Amino acid sequence: MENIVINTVEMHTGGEPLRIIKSGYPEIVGKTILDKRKFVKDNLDALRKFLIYEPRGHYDMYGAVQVVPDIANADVAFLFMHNEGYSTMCGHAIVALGRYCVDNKLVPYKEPETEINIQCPCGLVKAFVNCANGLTSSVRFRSVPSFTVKSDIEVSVPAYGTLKVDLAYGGAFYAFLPLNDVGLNENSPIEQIKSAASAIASVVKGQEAIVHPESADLSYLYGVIFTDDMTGPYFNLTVFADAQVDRSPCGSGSTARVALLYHKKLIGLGESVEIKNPLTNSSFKATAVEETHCGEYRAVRVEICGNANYTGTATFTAEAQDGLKEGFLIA
Ligand SMILES: O=C([O-])C1=[NH+]CCC1
Repeated sequence: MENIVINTVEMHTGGEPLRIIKSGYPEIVGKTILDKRKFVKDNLDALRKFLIYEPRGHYDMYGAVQVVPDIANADVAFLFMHNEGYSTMCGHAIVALGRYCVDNKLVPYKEPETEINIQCPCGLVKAFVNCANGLTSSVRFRSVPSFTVKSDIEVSVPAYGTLKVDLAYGGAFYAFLPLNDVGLNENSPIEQIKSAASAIASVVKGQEAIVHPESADLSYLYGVIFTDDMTGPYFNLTVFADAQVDRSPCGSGSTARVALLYHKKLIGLGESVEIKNPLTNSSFKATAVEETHCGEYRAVRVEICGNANYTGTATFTAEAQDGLKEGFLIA
């Protein structure tokens, strides 16, 4: 660890951080991006902790590292990391990476929009970066086919009673339910919101088979999204990984939310909704674009549009005598 020098570019999307590794990471090998995701998990996880954990990061830090794409029509590829491991999709990261890739000339700059095909563990995501006068601004992306697995699933959660959740996929699987169904609201202490999410996630994981038609590596519940009363104004309060709280409306969660709204006929093709995060008031515009399929699921292609900003750059190192050089987390 002590010979590590990692340079990063720091951004945020709607308040959710993204630590983009610009240089200093060892080579990440693997035939496919899911193999690469397994490689970093098995061989380089100390570096995830070094960057995500304190004192360099914090409990809710999020990161991305570039890898070589393994599909022909991808311009770039990224792995995503958080306080528990490596995710399959991250929409807030795509919004930030869209600007990062254009600004760092990973793709040719083109006005009024630069298109970037970004390979993620869940598949290919097509991003469009708003470009004018040599500058980048908002980013919209079209995610992988998204679908509702099941709605109105009855779960019995200790301390919260019998609840109903909806299960949907937007590059990652989420369980959705109104925040006030657990007797909380957006002003409740965040620890109470996190505790409720963890209790619900534990029951859903034990009760429901989470299976993606394409890969076992995608088949797991990534988080719980607390919502408005489902009729709008729409908000997502996402608790994911190890009780990490998304400060943005959650791009993959908003994608899954639109799949759910489409399934419930609360939104039609071509229609958009604004989805906010009630803690930061940041928002994404989410649009149901076209119907598609994923395995046996009727799916929808969703477009998310948002804004990311740079917050700085960093060079992270460790000294041999530092007893905490590998990082730590205080929850
Ligand atoms: O935007 C996104 O999809 C996410 N942000 C953090 C967890 C997933």
